[in-house]
Amino acid sequence: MSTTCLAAAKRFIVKVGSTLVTNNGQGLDLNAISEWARQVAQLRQEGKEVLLVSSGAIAFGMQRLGWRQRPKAVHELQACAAIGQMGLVQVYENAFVRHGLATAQILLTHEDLADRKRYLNARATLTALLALGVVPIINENDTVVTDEIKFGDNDTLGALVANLIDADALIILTDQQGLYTADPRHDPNATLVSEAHAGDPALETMAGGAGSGIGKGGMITKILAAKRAASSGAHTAIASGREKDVMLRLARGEALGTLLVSGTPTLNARKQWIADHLQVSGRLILDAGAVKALSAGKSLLPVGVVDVQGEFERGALVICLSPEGKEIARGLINYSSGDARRIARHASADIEALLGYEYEAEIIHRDNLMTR
Ligand SMILES: Nc1ncnc2c1ncn2[C@@H]1O[C@H](COP(=O)(O)OP(=O)(O)O)[C@@H](O)[C@H]1O
Ligand SMILES: N[C@@H](CCC(=O)OP(=O)(O)O)C(=O)O
Repeated sequence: MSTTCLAAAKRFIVKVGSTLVTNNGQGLDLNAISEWARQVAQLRQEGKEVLLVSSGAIAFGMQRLGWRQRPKAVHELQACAAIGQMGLVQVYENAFVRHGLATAQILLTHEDLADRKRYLNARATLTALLALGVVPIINENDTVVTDEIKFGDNDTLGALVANLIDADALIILTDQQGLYTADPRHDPNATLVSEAHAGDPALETMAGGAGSGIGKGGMITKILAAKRAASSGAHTAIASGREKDVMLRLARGEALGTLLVSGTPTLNARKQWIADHLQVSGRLILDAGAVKALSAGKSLLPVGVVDVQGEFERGALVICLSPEGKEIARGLINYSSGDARRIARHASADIEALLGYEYEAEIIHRDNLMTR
């Protein structure tokens, strides 16, 4: 299994931890960053898409300020991150420009990805950047968050981005060869786990708590990130960022480090997110023909909607019910409740005449529909 599942991947999230980026806190590791840029450029030439999630802002900020110890006060950590982020993105931009690639800075919080509009905006921006051939360099927006900065959680951010843009693989590069049966810093008998199922609870007991001291997440956040990435069908590899050609070799399907295979069937990330995050705002009662169309994986057209219940805006989550009142699906509706009432039972060709405008022919597009 291991040799094929990453070889088939087209869209990769590569997360690099602080320990690596700053060469154990000694300052930004320019050689390592230029090596990764070379590999990303090569992957792009092979037709693969790569987004980088890079830590290192705090560690680099500390260095710029001449601080030897990671500060405890959150506002000092935030100041450090803001200072360090400048140098971090500068180095990435310089490294990628040598390969004729542009980079884009994306700063996100976990909350951004839990908010419907911001989620869709982040998704649209990242998708547009990929289409433009740009390499997004993503980090947490440390200025406005406090929880993540305390826990150092770019592993989770990597997984959330994998969910966000339906990535096929999450590659977590760190200072170890992969996941060991116990923390190799403390247990000399620990052995490398080469492959496991993401989400296997046994993995969580292998991960020691704190990380290297420079990074904060340690192995547990990587294991939990793999579980989260797997929920949208992405496989995760945890490997050493110092290994020669690590990204290229993983992308060719070489068994390197630890592969955590996603067992869940690929579930469109947006659908996953719809199921997890949104409050239901209204109900649509469908006719039998529409129920059949939805069961066959088609979009919902206004002609199949016989009644619209509740008050909601365009983009709201609504439940679709059969004539007998059974939930068939839920999804993000393209029209507000008022507009939906006006176009219900009508052919899509009439939408513009009825409303004076048309967003889409479908009242709910199949990409935004989750059938039960
Ligand atoms: N079972 C394990 N296998 C490998 N590393 C582990 C394990 N448990 C804890 N660790 C620790 O996790 C560290 C990597 O996490 P961290 O320092 O946060 O790195 P990064 O900055 O790359 O996120 C390793 O250096 C190691 O000490
Ligand atoms: N946003 C933070 C990342 C936090 C962190 O330490 O993450 P990691 O090294 O991946 O465990 C930074 O850039 O310093």
